[in-house]
Amino acid sequence: MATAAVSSGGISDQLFVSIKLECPRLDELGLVPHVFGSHPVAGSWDSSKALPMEQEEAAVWGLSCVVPSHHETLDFKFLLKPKGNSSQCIVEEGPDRSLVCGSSEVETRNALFKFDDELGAVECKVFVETEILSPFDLAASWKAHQEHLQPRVRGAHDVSMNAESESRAKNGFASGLELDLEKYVVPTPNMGSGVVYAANLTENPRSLLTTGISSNILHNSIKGDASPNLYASANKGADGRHVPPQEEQRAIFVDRGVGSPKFARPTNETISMSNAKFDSEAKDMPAAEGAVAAAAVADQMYGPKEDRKLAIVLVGLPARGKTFTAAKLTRYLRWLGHETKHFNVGKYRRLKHGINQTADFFRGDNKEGVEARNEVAALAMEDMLSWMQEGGQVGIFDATNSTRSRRNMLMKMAEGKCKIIFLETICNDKDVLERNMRLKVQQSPDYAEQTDFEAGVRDFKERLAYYEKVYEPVEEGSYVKMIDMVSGSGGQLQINDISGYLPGRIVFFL
Ligand SMILES: Nc1ncnc2c1ncn2[C@@H]1O[C@H](COP(=O)(O)OP(=O)(O)O)[C@@H](O)[C@H]1O
Ligand SMILES: O=P(O)(O)OC[C@H]1O[C@@](CO)(OP(=O)(O)O)[C@@H](O)[C@@H]1O
Repeated sequence: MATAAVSSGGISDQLFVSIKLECPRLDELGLVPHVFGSHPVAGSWDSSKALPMEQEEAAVWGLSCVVPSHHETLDFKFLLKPKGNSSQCIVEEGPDRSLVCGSSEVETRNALFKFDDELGAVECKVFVETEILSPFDLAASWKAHQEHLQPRVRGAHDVSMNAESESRAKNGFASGLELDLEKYVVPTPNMGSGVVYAANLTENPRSLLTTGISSNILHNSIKGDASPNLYASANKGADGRHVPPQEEQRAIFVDRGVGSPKFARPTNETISMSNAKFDSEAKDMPAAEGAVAAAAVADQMYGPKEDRKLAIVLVGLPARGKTFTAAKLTRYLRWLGHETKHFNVGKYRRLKHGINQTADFFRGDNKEGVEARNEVAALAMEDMLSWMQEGGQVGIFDATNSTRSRRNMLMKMAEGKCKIIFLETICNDKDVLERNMRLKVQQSPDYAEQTDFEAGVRDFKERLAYYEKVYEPVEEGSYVKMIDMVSGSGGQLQINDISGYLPGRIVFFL
């Protein structure tokens, strides 16, 4: 168990806390671990506001957070919720865990969850890493990671800036907190290694999945539930410690390795709303909340409320880098602080229709195939819109969406619910395409059971040819076209009817 004094010095240091839970059974049981606790960011002991941990590996779940050095004692507990059902949960047994101010000591005893049926109990290993960081550690960490060095702050490594802006920021940070978001580099998703297929990391189709565990092992944990171990009382502190009101404290939550910050938004207006800079006069702002602090500014979306929900709808033939781009954009937007999710229609299709569809399934004149594909696309869109209604901000909708009629369907579904921007990826470079196609056959679950690699490539090329026959480039609505961006010949971006703060950032990023 690590212990360190949290000293502030001139610039307020922060405590980076990375919590991991390891248990192979959670995934089997369809359970997602969450953290909830006394801090408002952790839901003020309201289990419905618990923070979901992110699945990092099959059996490992993580959540990272950055708390200012002057944070008060933070008590917390783990709880389990079934996937897609946030109203039920099982809270871990035993006393609260505490993150005490002035110390980075955190309880690492195993987390024990008891069910009241034949499943008995589930025990998870708990790992906690803490590290005191300066405002720049977060930023420098990713840079080190990117250069294949050990990141200084493990788990906070997807924030980076180039050397020029780093030194600029170092000089100006203490007084001005001026970080140039344009200089941040977001890592590319882990693809190409053959280990991770980005589509597999996208949202699980909630409309197609059952929880996988019997409902009687789960409990309703809404306030007032009689079950003693399910709900830690609202104004808690088994030890009587004070639970701070919502406004009292700030913390920055960072989603595991991706570093996506979730902000407990400051209530005072220390952040300039009109540009991506912090008010250098702000006395109230903790001296620095890490490099991610600048992202708080980026979290401001202008315009009418309905415009605050944004759907980025990918368009493009297979093997044009849609999933890759979607994954990268997801990371970027999360890092900026926007609740972002990536919905991959291929994942829905595979779940509903299996992984062994041949090229024939994708023929434009295969009525059943087209209907089946439209059906799963509609399901994914519904899931995305429901998630937005629950508070999600930016949904990235990843499919070929290669015909106008499909896109019309999506636009209709989105009417009055969110704004749509089409993001079309076009690639005409034969060499790039050949490489991409082979990579797809290597990585896509669609070919996982195909033992003859070349036969897989032939099937994929056939699929592609069917798509080409019916493909209609985007000419409607708001769109961004990325043309030959990886061909080495420069590439270009075409933009139509894009306005607003966040769309602007997205275009910049692309
Ligand atoms: N803008 C792009 N144009 C062409 N290929 C790209 C682009 N971006 C990434 N790629 C490459 O395309 C490969 C296939 O990408 P993927 O995202 O699975 O395609 P899609 O989702 O369009 O079927 C990736 O391995 C990546 O290296
Ligand atoms: O229904 P459309 O829009 O074709 O898009 C979804 C399809 O895109 C595909 C096209 O090959 O992409 P993915 O690479 O994401 O798996 C299929 O898996 C998926 O069924």
